[in-house]
Amino acid sequence: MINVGVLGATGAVGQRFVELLADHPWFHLQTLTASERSAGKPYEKVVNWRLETPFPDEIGDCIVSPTTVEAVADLDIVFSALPADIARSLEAEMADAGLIVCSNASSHRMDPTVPLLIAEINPDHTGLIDVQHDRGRDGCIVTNPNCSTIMLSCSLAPLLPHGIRDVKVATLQAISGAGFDGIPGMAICDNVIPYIGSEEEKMSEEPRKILGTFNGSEIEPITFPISASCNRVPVIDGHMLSVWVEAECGVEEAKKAFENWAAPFSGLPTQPDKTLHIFSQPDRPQTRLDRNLGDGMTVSIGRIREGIRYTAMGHNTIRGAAGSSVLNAELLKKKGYI
Ligand SMILES: NC(=O)C1=CN([C@@H]2O[C@H](COP(=O)(O)OP(=O)(O)OC[C@H]3O[C@@H](n4cnc5c(N)ncnc54)[C@H](OP(=O)(O)O)[C@@H]3O)[C@@H](O)[C@H]2O)C=CC1
Ligand SMILES: N[C@@H](CC(=O)OP(=O)(O)O)C(=O)O
Repeated sequence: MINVGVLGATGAVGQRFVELLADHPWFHLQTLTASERSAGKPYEKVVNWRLETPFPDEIGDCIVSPTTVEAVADLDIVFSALPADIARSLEAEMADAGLIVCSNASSHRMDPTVPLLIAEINPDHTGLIDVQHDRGRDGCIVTNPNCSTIMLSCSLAPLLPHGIRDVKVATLQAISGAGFDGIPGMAICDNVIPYIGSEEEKMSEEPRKILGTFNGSEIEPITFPISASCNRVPVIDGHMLSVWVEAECGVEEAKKAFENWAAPFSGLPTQPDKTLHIFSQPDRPQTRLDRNLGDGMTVSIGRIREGIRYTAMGHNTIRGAAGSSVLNAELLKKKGYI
């Protein structure tokens, strides 16, 4: 077994990590960390478990550690669900100390030596880990993209060979995306908030790297423009996107491209049978009905029509965060980095 820990284990993403790792076939969940407020106490006493799956009792009496390099020094992998400002220096120190850091925080995403990885979309970008090693780092940092960016990039991948010229996207994002203390009920009930700080910038920039080409030493980014408009809506989980793509193909060719696309590998424990599920019904995907497809790891696509226009939707704390990060770690194991 590979010994792993979760940094920020009490939060919205941290709890998803605990859920996914409590009974993982390859990874043994050994250490949970959080802030000084929680450190030194049993996990079950400090976590406000908000997931629908039952609390994993076997981890309940694990004493929460402070989030320090020393607390995780004996692990192989740490999964980070830390706030970005805390993650920046801590994740770098942990990677320098020899750990594999699979992070959800935005701090290192655009570092040219750090893979911005979606396992099924750009698995060859793991080659950047060798670049980190060549520069003297014993471990490595591998980051997840922003949650809305993951849904967008998965949906654009099948259209890439068809000459994408321009992308516009409008999002309807769940409350859980802002973390447990992110948005008060009084602000979001019966409301839509047409602003999510820095989200539109991340959606424009991150796909350039994800969908770019690894040339052996760096990523050559894609060049088409992506314009995003992001909204917070009163659903608990699931980010929906309306996407407009200008490409060199017509709508029928686009439909075939979506339907025929398949992940470049199969069989990893957290990998869904289908990375993309294509709906033909005119009123799908729907957030509540479809966010748990593939145990929350499938990105649903529907309403593919002239324009080219389509709807994409996925679970923001599973495919958009913890689940993708665990799958990334499984890919690293498959590729021999662990
Ligand atoms: N929610 C989502 O859908 C997504 C989130 N992300 C990213 O994942 C990260 C976590 O987000 P989320 O789970 O939503 O956030 P939450 O606010 O729900 O959780 C934050 C976690 O970090 C811990 N923490 C807070 N301050 C410190 C500190 N000073 N030192 C150590 N630990 C600390 C908290 O511990 P304590 O309980 O003790 O305060 C808690 O465990 C963020 O970087 C976010 O941007 C990425 C993609 C999607
Ligand atoms: N901002 C996203 C979630 C998130 O935390 O993204 P990032 O890790 O890029 O800051 C949302 O609110 O839905």
